Amino acid sequence: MFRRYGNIVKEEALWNIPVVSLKSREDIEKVLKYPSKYPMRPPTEVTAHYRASRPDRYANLGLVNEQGEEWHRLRTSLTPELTSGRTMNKIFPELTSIAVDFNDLIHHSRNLSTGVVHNFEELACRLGLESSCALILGERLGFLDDIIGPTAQKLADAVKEQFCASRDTFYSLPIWKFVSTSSYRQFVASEDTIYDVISEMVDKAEKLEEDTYSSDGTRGVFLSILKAPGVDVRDKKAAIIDFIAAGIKTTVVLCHTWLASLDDSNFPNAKTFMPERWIAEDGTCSSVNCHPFLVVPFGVGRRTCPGKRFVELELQVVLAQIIQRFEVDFDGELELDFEFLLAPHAPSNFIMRDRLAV
Ligand code: HEM
Repeated sequence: MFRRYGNIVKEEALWNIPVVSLKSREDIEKVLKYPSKYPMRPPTEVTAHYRASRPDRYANLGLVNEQGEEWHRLRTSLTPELTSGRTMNKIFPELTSIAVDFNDLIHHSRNLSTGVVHNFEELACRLGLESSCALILGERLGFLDDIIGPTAQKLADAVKEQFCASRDTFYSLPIWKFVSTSSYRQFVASEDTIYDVISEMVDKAEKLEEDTYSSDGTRGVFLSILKAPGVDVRDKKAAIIDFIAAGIKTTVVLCHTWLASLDDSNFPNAKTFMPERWIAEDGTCSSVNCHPFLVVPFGVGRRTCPGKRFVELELQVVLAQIIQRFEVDFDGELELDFEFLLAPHAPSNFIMRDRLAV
């Protein structure tokens, strides 16, 4: 498309909605730097459609899908504790123990003679759920146990199904807005399952005395959501659902940062695997050669991912422990697919050999 039409391409999508695609670094930077009080990120249509039909459960579309002043109100009332340094300090010991359990799970899941762990993303997804629930609910739900408990299994299946149903409805004609298709029914069933689990937890917590929870400090994010002043209980439940599901799973302007990052004019030898490009001469992490508006896995600006700080901490803790314990290799070629999100072509098989003590 860019080869044929140049660096800025305008298409008309369904219902004549204009979609502008950008590929040049300068254009992407201009869009991402544009100041906006209420940045707009188009909602996931299926979530917006279903939630609007259930005012008994949802007072609005929720933090991820709302726009304008309503988004701003939810963002300022429900995310400060989640993004604070104090929360990162409190969650650190729990994260360390989650990383130990994740490594044990890798150890048990691999083929004893070859060290191959088939379908590594399934384990990674369980890690994401365990850590997000520990952060948001202040509870370990057991996603990393050899035998997963019924509530955790229900939640894990529902989050996976919700992601697939959101992707399938996104890529199909939106007839599900008029007739209930199988993807739409699958979406509704998974959203309802997640809602029921979270709703029960919130209702139970609201009946308990405050200090029952506040002593150990790990429930800080959960309590801050429960106690958020002037926020409807429906908003609190929806925020918890979004935090848990968002951690695992957009006139529209698409910034093709992936394509721009594969362009030699932005990164020398862009298609070559060169982790050292991110390391400065003094051995520290370097941002000198990194264009800050091309490498944006968590977005930028006011609407940036509120889980960023937590995920960056989690990656350090978990990766450090994996590298201490295993020699990591990959079985085959790592291929990426654009499946709603950029994801490894599943199943990806990692080879995890015990690191020999020196
Ligand atoms: C590897 C992990 C993650 C990645 C790569 C990621 C990436 C992103 C991106 C790109 C956005 C859109 C930002 C924008 O529009 O500028 C976003 C939004 C969001 N993320 Fe994450 N995220 C991750 C994990 C998490 C976790 C663990 C949580 C919850 C604890 C979370 C909660 C959210 C929420 C609630 C939003 C919507 C924010 C808003 O619209 O105000 N994410 N994320």
